[in-house]
Amino acid sequence: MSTPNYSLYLVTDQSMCEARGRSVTEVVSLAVAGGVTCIQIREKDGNAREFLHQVLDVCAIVPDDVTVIVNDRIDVFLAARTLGASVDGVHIGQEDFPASVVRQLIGPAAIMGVSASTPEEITQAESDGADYIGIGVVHSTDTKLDAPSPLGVTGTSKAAHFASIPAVAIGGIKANDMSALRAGGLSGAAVVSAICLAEDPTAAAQELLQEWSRQ
Ligand SMILES: Cc1ncc(COP(=O)(O)OP(=O)(O)O)c(N)n1
Ligand SMILES: Cc1nc(C(=O)O)sc1CCOP(=O)(O)O
Ligand SMILES: [Mg+2]
Repeated sequence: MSTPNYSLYLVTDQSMCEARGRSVTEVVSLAVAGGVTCIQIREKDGNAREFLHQVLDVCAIVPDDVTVIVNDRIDVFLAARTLGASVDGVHIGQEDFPASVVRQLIGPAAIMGVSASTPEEITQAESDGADYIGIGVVHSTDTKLDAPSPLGVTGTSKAAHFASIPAVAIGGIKANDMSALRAGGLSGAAVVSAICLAEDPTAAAQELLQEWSRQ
């Protein structure tokens, strides 16, 4: 596993991909061509076996220098690893299994991302062994029904400064937020609809990355 780069972090959504007539794997492939550096497979509806196959399919087409993370499902991560997939870690939130338990289940080398937006959550995530935190939402979003209140770019950057591990922003992020998030101390920006719903996921990823790199 190469050192993770969270700069442009795609979180997948099968129904959005299908709304554009594509599979998750097709969108991942197009987004990787546009420069996505990290991919989280997030599937709230399918069964465990479908989710496992989605993870295996994505791992099979993603280059080694792109990090692959499984949302929520520790069992799916462990099953994919057992089958030899090059899956790198998991992302869990405040209502998922406790991070300290997840760290023991996945071992010391796997990546563990934890959603944490308050100083208390960030301190706890770090002491539980998180490798990075996800902070959100930056802007309101229709993608996550139970999303918390928006922090804005300024609030997100403030929260990121509490962290001594990399912080990834999420929620309603578009290309015009990227440069301010980077300047605000974020290590990356995670997007769902900006790529999964894009007419051209490669061009969308390229634009997001270009804005991230803008001085
Ligand atoms: C990078 C990143 N940050 C935050 C989240 C949200 O995780 P969680 O709070 O567990 O919510 P669900 O995604 O499980 O609905 C994330 N997935 N990725
Ligand atoms: C999966 C997820 N988690 C969030 C959080 O704040 O924890 S917001 C979110 C969805 C982000 O989707 P979009 O880029 O389409 O707004
Ligand atoms: Mg979760």
